[in-house]
Amino acid sequence: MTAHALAPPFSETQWRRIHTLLEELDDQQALWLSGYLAGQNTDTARLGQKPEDAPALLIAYGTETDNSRELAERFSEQCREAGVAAEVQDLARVRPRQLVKRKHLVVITATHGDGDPPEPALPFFEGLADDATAPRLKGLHFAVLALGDSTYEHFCTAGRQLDARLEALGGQRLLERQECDVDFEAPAKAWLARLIEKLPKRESNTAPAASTSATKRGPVYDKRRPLEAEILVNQCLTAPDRTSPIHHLELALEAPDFAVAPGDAVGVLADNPPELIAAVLDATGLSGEQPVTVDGAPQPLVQALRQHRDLTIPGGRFLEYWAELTESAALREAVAGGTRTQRAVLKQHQVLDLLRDYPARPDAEALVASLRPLQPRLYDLANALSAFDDELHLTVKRFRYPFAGRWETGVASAYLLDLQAGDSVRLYPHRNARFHLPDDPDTPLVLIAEGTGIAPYRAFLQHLAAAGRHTPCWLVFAEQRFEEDFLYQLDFQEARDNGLLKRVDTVFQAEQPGRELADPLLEQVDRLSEWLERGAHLYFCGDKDRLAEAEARVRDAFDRRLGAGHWKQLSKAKRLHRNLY
Ligand SMILES: Cc1cc2nc3c(=O)[nH]c(=O)nc-3n(C[C@H](O)[C@H](O)[C@H](O)COP(=O)(O)O)c2cc1C
Repeated sequence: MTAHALAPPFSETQWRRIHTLLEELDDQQALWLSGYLAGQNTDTARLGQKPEDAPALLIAYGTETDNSRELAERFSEQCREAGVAAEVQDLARVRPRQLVKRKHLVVITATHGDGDPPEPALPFFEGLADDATAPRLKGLHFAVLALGDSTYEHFCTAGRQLDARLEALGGQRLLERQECDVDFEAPAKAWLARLIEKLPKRESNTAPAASTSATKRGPVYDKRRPLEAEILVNQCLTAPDRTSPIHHLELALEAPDFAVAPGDAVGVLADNPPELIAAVLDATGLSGEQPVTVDGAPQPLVQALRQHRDLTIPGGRFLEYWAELTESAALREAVAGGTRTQRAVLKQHQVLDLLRDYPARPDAEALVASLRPLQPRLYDLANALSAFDDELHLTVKRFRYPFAGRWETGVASAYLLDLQAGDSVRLYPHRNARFHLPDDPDTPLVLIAEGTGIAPYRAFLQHLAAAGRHTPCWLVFAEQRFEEDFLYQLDFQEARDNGLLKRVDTVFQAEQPGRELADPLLEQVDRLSEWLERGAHLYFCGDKDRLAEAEARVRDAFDRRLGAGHWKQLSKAKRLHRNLY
């Protein structure tokens, strides 16, 4: 296969590497790669496009779990049909200064963390917030669609902040901001339909330009069109009597167009547990056979409860519905009191608690309409398709959380852990663009993980070994006990034997009380500095709080040694990669 003769927008080294790779690929691999790039990267369609050709409307999205991206892409398609020239971009790739050239901007952004912007979009938000660098946006007409979840205290904060900031910088609002809860489809659709009327159409005698969103074709699999994959293996990796055991799952992959790279994840569409569905039917006196409709699709109530509705977190709409139906003074008071009092009730009650504490006989359709949609859950892939192209491997820990004085189990982890060989699971690929391997195969990697955070590193090492790379890697891993909890120990031993893993440092906290994940790195600051001087990239994966703490300790030690601001420089140079949950 040869590359065609467009003037390439790459450095000579990059272009040479691309050539080398293309020559290595067989037809199937080349086809896969072209589909992958087309499906994933909106910027690829604009290769060779000069800035002055940029269409008037920029539809920019900030996302972690793809809802905003999907809305942005569907909106771009609508714009094309309506004769509005539009381009879609991930905010992760937009620099605030680029907005100066734009006349029209539509931002669709989620809020994540604890009221934070989506992690990939953070540099954009920070750049815009900084008075020293933010551009004046006098000529810009903008509108913001904010996605969020009203059970979080900081509802839609990222969208709100962005909306206010664009105005403060001189932009003019095309339409009032729309805030959407987890059932965002209908309000988003209505708002976008109003917005499109306010956007400039092309002259009627000019030919409708093709949409510049390269994702027009759309990914082959997504949360609306998941792949059904069969479970081949479901094996406990830790002591089975641990409160939160960790399993290794292998799934059959019979879809060559399932586009995932090392560092990517899959979104799993889990079913609610049968006993919870039975308890909901029992408490409401409804029959699972009763017909209902979900997003226009008719189905029996039991299917809607199993696959489509969140039976754990009630949400404001359900609370309102239940207060009306039961005529309960306490619930009505909570609803009337606004978000704060509602949140106080939701902190103490899951759906089943409300059904039992305030019994009533609901209408099946109304019940389904009031419950929140069941959200997919992301799991990092633990294998590289370049090493095993017909399997997907997942590392799943039983998730338990305290709730109103008792312990609850996470729906998706319980579902996955209970699956048997021969069962099937619905899933779709999820790209973690900021958690991929660096382009240069010689770049050293420091891989820091706690628990299941080790999964993507297994994928990295498999990929590097399959590609015959000699990338120096250093693994730092924390778990409970050496004998039982050294996840994938044999794989990492193999990577040690084949020379990829230069160092392995472990912390087994049940056996080394007080020792933390960051300690091996702090004890080897010289070595770490040396790796960083050689251009190492650092990866952090696992529990958000523990990894954030580990990073803070390493950052402080590093800045103390080299001077304040060095860690920030690493981040700016995109040498810090975080995958926290
Ligand atoms: C880990 C996590 C944290 C979240 N934090 C917030 C939050 O603080 N405020 C909020 O309004 N929504 C929050 N959300 C909800 C998301 O904004 C919402 O699910 C949105 O539809 C996701 O859009 P995306 O798929 O484009 O990322 C959070 C979701 C997740 C998974």
